Amino acid sequence: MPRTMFEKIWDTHVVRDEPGEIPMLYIDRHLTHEATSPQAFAGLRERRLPVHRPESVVAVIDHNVPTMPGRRLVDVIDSQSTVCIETMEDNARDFGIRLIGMNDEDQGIVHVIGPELGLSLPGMTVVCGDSHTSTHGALGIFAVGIGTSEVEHVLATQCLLQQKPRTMNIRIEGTPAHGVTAKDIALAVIRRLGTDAGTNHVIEFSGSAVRALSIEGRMTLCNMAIEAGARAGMVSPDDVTVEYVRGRLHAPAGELFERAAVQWKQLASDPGARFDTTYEVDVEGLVPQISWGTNPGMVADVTGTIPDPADAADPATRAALEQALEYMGLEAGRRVQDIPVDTVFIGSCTNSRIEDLRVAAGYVAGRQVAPDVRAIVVPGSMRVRRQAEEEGLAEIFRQAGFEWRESGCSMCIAMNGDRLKAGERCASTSNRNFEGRQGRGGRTHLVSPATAAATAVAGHFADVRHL
Ligand SMILES: CC(C)[C@H](C(=O)O)[C@@H](O)C(=O)O
Ligand code: SF4
Repeated sequence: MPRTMFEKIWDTHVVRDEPGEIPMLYIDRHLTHEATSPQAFAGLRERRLPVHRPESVVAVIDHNVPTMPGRRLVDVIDSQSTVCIETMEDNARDFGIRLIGMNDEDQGIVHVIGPELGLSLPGMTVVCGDSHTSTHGALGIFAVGIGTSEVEHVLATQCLLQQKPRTMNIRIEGTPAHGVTAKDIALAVIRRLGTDAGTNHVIEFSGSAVRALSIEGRMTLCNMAIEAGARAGMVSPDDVTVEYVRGRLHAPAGELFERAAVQWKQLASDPGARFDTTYEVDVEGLVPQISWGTNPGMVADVTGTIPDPADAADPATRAALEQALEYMGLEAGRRVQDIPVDTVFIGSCTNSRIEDLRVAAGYVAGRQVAPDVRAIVVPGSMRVRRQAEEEGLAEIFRQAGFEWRESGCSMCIAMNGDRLKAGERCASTSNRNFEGRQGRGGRTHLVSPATAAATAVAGHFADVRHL
């Protein structure tokens, strides 16, 4: 019987599936970071349990790190963050786990460095105590975010209790307009299907528009699957996947790689495989997308206007739209391109890979950030940072007036002191725009790196196609 990619990976990892019980899944790779692991390790200590397979676990420090160049532990913003960082260091040492620390040359956001270092490989099950673990699914991985008690369970047993998710195929067809990227596609999909469309599902993104994306673009899409409510996002492996993985630090090499590559491609969903739910999204001619509200489904065309709550289908939606407009300090009918911004943030596990920085730098080159706009670039990893420096991208950003930072989650979540002030408006390449996400009272607009760059230069939302 034809199977989906998800079913193939599930079938090779399920270790126990008895009627009336929650299935138990073997976990190949466990990534962990300082924000969600302290209680898990404390639990192991309390029960005097070792980590079952330490070599499968990699710890990284990303959420609380300062991003100022030359950062040191004394630069960490608050004592709570310092405790998180030091606790991660202690736990890694005490439990025999590899740590990629704050000043490690491979440091970066966990979802950027997993694929980048070949720690996450096609066909694996990957977990991390972090919702955007879905990002790794772009390589054909069942990658799922877990809670802290599950982190403890996986550390102790290498297994995860997981209700089998339903499968969803989102077929994306068509060719978007020039300058329109995976981020715009992701926003368009959530705008169209809603923020809970994926509930209890693992989404496979397929179709010609997905095939045309680089792995970086596919990661952006899978990253945002969580914002569509899904448990995970995936893309079937193909030649693009194989070439992305080839030569990565922890990927297999030589003959072993060639043999693995054959198997990875066989993971692709079989023709005729049945999904529980199927959607088709047409992105032919799609224009750049911008979130205007307080969830990632409240999205408008860059060429459009802010929607009018009066047009809402029901009173509840109307109230939600009104509240979002109020928080965002916007009025219905206002032209998107007339809205000025205070801050531009290029970073986060959604859009801080080398391809993102190349695209953004392409729009910035030879131009200047508008007066009164604070613009920062926070590369997703120190490897991305070094590569961007070698390619001259860092210099382009600096000359244009961007701050060029070290790697971390930074203003995506504002846990490290990089944050908006109340009332500030930000064009951000991150994935979440709920109230206060980038700092209390801050106003977040989710955009692509291209739109962020064009907006930094214009000082208001700008259409990359007319820069
Ligand atoms: C801190 C962590 C629990 C959180 C997540 O799970 O996603 C963070 O990474 C986020 O993006 O909100
Ligand atoms: S960059 Fe943002 S979304 Fe990604 S893991 Fe960090 S805080 Fe979460």
